[in-house]
Amino acid sequence: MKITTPRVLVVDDEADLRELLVITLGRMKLDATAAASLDEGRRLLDGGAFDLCLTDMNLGDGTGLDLIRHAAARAPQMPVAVITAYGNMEMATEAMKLGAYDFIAKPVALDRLRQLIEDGLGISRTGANDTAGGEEDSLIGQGPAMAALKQQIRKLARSQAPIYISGESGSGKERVARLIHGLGPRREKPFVAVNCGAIPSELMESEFFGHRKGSFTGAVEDRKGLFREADGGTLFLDEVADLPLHMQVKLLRAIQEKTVRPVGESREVAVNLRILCATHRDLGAEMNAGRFRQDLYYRLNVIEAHVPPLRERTEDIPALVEHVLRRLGDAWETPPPAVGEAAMAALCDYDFPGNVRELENILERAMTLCEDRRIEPAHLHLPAGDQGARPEAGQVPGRHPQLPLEDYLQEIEKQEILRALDATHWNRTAAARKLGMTFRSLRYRLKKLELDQDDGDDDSSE
Ligand SMILES: Nc1ncnc2c1ncn2[C@@H]1O[C@H](COP(=O)(O)OP(=O)(O)OP(=O)(O)O)[C@@H](O)[C@H]1O
Repeated sequence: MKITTPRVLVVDDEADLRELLVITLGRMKLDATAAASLDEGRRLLDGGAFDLCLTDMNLGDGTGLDLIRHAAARAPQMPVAVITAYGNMEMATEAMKLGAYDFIAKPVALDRLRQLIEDGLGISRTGANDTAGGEEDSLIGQGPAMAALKQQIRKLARSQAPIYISGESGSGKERVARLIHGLGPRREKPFVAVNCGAIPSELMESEFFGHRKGSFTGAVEDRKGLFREADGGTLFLDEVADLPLHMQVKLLRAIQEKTVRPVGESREVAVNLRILCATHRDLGAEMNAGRFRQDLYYRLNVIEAHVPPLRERTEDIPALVEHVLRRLGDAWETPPPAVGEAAMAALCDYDFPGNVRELENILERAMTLCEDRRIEPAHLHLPAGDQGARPEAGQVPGRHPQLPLEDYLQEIEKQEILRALDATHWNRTAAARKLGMTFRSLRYRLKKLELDQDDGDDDSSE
């Protein structure tokens, strides 16, 4: 088999830097071609197929941004990285918005440069088999909103830029993050998701950056921490707005320096990962209110991908219903039930404040309640009367005549508890407060309803 040497185009009007880049590429056994101006860079791009392009931002007769635009039109599959003046985040951000996969700041550190080149060639290689094995099917929805989102995801997957995924609770933000990872060059490496709201503040540093055995009471063995677990891959920071301010500073530092220092350790450890983040809150508003650091906001929010709420893409509901029922059928080892026309119409009319997660809950319950493997409107327990309206607090859906009162009451209890847990991101203390009950009482009910997730040592004697 003939292995061709990857071709890299270097565009820089500074002779010294150009030479450094060419030498580095040569040492990496790559075939480097250099251009000293935007015009020459454009001409070379038009004339030959390159696997990668590194361009300076200042090119004398234009900017690196002009070259990225040109490359996007002529060689859309070719990854481009930019070299920026130190501290010029604005330019770097602009370049990534236009499609550059990453940037490096001057003075150019050789380790970082090599990493940048390797990442770019990785993108080039994975780009060659663009159909990426059915991964995209994991995001159900063919309507215009989802089609546009999927197209954006395909582009974003190639880049290394941090992405802020916005959208309501349960709309599919984590699924989108997984797809961005799964379609990108890091897909063979770990995808690590963390719910920032679920980690106690005092444990956060060690959870993120790891610790050394004995560095604090309770540190009985070394711990790698999430950053190092995700090394080479993607770290997904869910509910990033819940990070306390002191942790935001440390996170910013880790992202900027691409290093972490485990608790109790004196040396820094290099990490190479892509950061994706999400929150159901308005991150801009959190920043304006002083709860989210501005510098971290701009660092994470280079590009935004918005997941629309389910009520704005009702055309996707039938496909989602089919997908969820098939999945439940597989899990329960029974054929999935059919959905009657009226039930489907009721679902398409409902506004789903809890989005796809709520649809899953509704269908799971309906599948338990339905008879002869057919789901009818009564099994859905949607708010009676105005199907399009959001259920008012305290409004109870009617009991299906065949459902025993005990089961009905238990179902209401379960839904109310799940709603409170969803709203508080499974913070049980906050959920108990919301429900007007003690923590112990909530714990007891969770156990009774088999909703407890991790309470091995639970004391249910209430
Ligand atoms: N387009 C979709 N296709 C298939 N399943 C989906 C889709 N969107 C969401 N889901 C499913 O809905 C549930 C909620 O999705 P996910 O956890 O990604 O939402 P989220 O926006 O991250 O929620 P939260 O804000 O609460 O963290 C998951 O079980 C997920 O698999």
